[in-house]
Amino acid sequence: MSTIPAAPDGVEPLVPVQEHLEGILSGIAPLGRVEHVRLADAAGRTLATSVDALVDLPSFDNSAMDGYAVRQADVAAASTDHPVVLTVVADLAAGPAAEVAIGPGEAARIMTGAPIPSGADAVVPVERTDAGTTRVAIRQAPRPSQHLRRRGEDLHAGDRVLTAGMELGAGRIAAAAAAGLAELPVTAVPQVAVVATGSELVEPGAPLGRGLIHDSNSLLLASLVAEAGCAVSEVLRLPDDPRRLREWIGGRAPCDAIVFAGGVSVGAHDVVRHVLAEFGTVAFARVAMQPGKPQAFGTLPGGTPVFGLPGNPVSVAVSFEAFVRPALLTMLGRAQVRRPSWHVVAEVGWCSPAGRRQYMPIALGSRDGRTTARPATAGGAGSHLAGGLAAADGFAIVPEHVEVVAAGDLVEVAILW
Ligand SMILES: Nc1nc2c(c(=O)[nH]1)N[C@H]1C(S)=C(S)[C@@H](COP(=O)(O)OP(=O)(O)OC[C@H]3O[C@@H](n4cnc5c(N)ncnc54)[C@H](O)[C@@H]3O)O[C@H]1N2
Ligand code: MOO
Repeated sequence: MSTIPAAPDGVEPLVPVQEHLEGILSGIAPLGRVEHVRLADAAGRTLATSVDALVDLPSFDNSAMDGYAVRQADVAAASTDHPVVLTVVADLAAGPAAEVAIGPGEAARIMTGAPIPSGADAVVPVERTDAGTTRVAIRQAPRPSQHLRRRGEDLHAGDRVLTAGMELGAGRIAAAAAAGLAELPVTAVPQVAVVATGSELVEPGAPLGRGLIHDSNSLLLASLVAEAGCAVSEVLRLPDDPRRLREWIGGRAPCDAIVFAGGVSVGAHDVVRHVLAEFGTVAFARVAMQPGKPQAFGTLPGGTPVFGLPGNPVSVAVSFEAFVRPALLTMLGRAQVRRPSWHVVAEVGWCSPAGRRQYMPIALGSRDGRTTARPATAGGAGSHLAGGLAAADGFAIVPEHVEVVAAGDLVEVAILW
């Protein structure tokens, strides 16, 4: 991470978001441990090494329709007015099946997924027949190979099914099962400790005395860590007391990363800043973004990466998205650490600070068949508006050089929730 030189007036210059992220990622390595899990336990995990199909898919020629397997040449002249009548010599359902063959003038009744009998080269759907069981009238001439699903047309044994670094979702796990795999090599799950700091914090649901607030950041961060495919090793609330913070750091349980929320700004009681600074291995930056300007990142003795995020709840959500999530996905070994974004139409206009990348919580909508975005709260980008997160589907990301988003402009949005 680049160290931030003091500006002449004593205030450090702003670091571009990308530079701050690159500094973090240069200090983060994949955990590298590999586990093997059964497919049923693979959801949400990250594939450690690429895997190939063990069988052809489909593994045998089979029917795509309920109907009759026929020899196409036998019924090439069939029509509604001049049906061709064939003898039904077999009744084939999907499932274990003996070898069956049909000869000239013969058909087999066949269900979807059943193996095609040898000699057959097309399937006529039952709707195009009289549905006979001993003899069948075929009322439509099939195209050659009509409704046949050929062995290996989806995948051949040895073809790559999944590539290293993929997040394993429903479709990928299903593809692995279809390709003959029973388990997958996955990366170890990073264990992440979450620490919310602030003497004003009380348990959600606890009575509020003057000056006290319900701690929402712990839950926000714990949920975000889990959504990023990591495990929460510990969730803690600490008061603005340097001694308590030092004690926790000194005696903490082992983990792969620590995320602090609060106490990183310039206030007299911003203890995270003061205590982390004592190690000399944590850098403090003012990042060119709104919200999320004050940021801390570095390592604790032993090498554990530590993030200090600004305490305002929207700042926590934005900072996690911009910096912590990419770092955790790197630890997980993900090939893709950047969330996909889309451009949608701004439903209303709003302002953005000059020279800072704005992350505006937005609610999606639709107008004239197009997806739209508008600020999720009346207070706009206010970083303290935790209640507004409930209305947010994600963030609009407004570039540093843009100061006004006008209604009708296309804005980049990342959908998070
Ligand atoms: N003189 C300056 N003051 C501030 C600056 C600055 O540049 N100069 N930056 C402002 C910005 S921007 C931010 S963001 C905050 C960040 O401050 P901290 O990281 O030290 O955060 P706190 O002061 O601890 O808390 C900020 C705010 O968030 C509330 N909070 C904290 N923790 C939680 C929690 N777990 N759940 C819900 N809400 C929480 C806290 O009560 C404060 O209202 O500094 C500005 N000040
Ligand atoms: O930078 Mo603070 O995170 O604007 O609210």
